[in-house]
Amino acid sequence: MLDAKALEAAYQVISSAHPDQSDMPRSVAEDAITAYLSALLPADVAELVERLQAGCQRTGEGDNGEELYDVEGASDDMWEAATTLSALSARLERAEGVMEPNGIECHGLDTPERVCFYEQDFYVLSNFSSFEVEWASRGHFKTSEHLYHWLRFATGAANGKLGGAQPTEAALMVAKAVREARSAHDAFKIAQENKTLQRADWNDVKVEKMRMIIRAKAEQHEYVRRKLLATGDRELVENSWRDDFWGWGSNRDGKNMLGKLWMEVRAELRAASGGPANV
Ligand SMILES: Nc1nc(O)c(N)c(N[C@@H]2O[C@H](COP(=O)(O)O)[C@@H](O)[C@H]2O)n1
Repeated sequence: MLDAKALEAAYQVISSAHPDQSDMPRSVAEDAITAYLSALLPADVAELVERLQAGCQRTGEGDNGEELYDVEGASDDMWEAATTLSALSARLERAEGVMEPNGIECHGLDTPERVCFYEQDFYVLSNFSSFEVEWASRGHFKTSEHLYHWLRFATGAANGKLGGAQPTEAALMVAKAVREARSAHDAFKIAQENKTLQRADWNDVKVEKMRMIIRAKAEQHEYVRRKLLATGDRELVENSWRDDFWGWGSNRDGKNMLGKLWMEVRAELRAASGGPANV
């Protein structure tokens, strides 16, 4: 059986080779990939690697960073397996981020010469996506990211004074700058630069605040609700290689708190519409 990383790599290779299949549900694609690779490979991946190490000498690296083997004497199935495996591992490295010799970090399909951009299908689940959120009597915020960071400075006990329920003047000024920030990225940056002024209990309350924010975002936007429900029972992951609290981080073993909260909200929406509520 393929592990999650190999499966992810296989998924990327095959979906880029077959863009016409991009609407295929992930679980169906994964089953197809597993079946495809089991048919192609003579053994499971671990055994294959062993055979490659024993039977083929690695002779260097191709133009695109793929591993090259001296496969003289290797059987056809081994040759095919080696090619597939090296394509998969090259793709996997790129998904995780490759530091090129010239210092350019490349992710996914990016190369030092090309940057690929376009919103991914479920971009609505990112706090940086452009969906306004209304917050009770406090009015509209440009994105959920603006609101999240605004709450950090505009409410509760601030500046290390746990007893004081009111934010300081300085914290309120940061909150104003966050709110007026012209992009989610700017709001995020202002918050990072002023962390010392955030409410003292922020780490204790931030997950609950985020839960309420994304719930409001889903309630207020039919498109967000539709996309969220369209994920079915699939696991939701904030694919951030730099944040292992809200996302799954660089080793893909982080807390993925944002993904977990979205799965909770999805279950709530399903339960409200009378469907099964599995998280
Ligand atoms: N899309 C996106 N781009 C980034 O650069 C990000 N850091 C994130 N992550 C979001 O950042 C917020 C985390 O803030 P704190 O670490 O709590 O200060 C949170 O909204 C993440 O989802 N996303």
